[in-house]
Amino acid sequence: MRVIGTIGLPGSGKGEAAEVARELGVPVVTMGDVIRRECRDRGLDPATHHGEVAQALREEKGPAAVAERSLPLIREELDDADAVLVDGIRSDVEVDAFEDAFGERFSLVSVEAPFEVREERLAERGRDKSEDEGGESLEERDERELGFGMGEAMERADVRIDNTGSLESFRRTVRTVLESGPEAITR
Ligand SMILES: Nc1ncnc2c1ncn2[C@@H]1O[C@H](COP(=O)(O)OP(=O)(O)OP(=O)(O)O)[C@@H](O)[C@H]1O
Repeated sequence: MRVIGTIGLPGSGKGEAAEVARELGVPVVTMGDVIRRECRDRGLDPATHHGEVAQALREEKGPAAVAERSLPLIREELDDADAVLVDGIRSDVEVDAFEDAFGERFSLVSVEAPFEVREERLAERGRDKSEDEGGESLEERDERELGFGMGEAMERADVRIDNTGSLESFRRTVRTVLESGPEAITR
């Protein structure tokens, strides 16, 4: 049994990694699912209250609140699956929560690509899906994420995947990590 967490700045490729997991039948638990569940528990619509509830949760229950609430969802998946991918880790406090819960069975994979590459891919994704990035620039998003402690968390990764090459080679590397464990690729 293993729990693989992904971490990375916006546009680095976490969504693609989650997609590869789903294709392999590896369940994906996203921090977004936790927040959506919390919105419903509070009788609020996730579509309009997502950001506010995420912030309220952290303020009320501490910085690891979202990670802690994802634990039962992960354990539920582990009843039927050998591996689970956790998408959306944001801080070193959250990494602590997963390490406390799963010990050696948890590993952290950092997905990395330079700013310009991420900027170009996000612009492309926006065009494809007519998606609005909320009016926030990539610099601002990076700063916000790093403000949560993402830089410190990324430094603790067991493995780094450099996503500057082709999408196919990135997907291949992710498949290897999911099928054989992060130790299967060199650091
Ligand atoms: N190696 C690659 N080559 C080309 N396109 C890529 C590559 N990796 C990812 N992409 C594309 O770049 C865009 C951003 O990737 P993705 O959505 O996986 O990032 P993310 O880390 O989930 O970002 P966010 O945190 O903003 O959701 C997507 O459209 C994805 O298909």
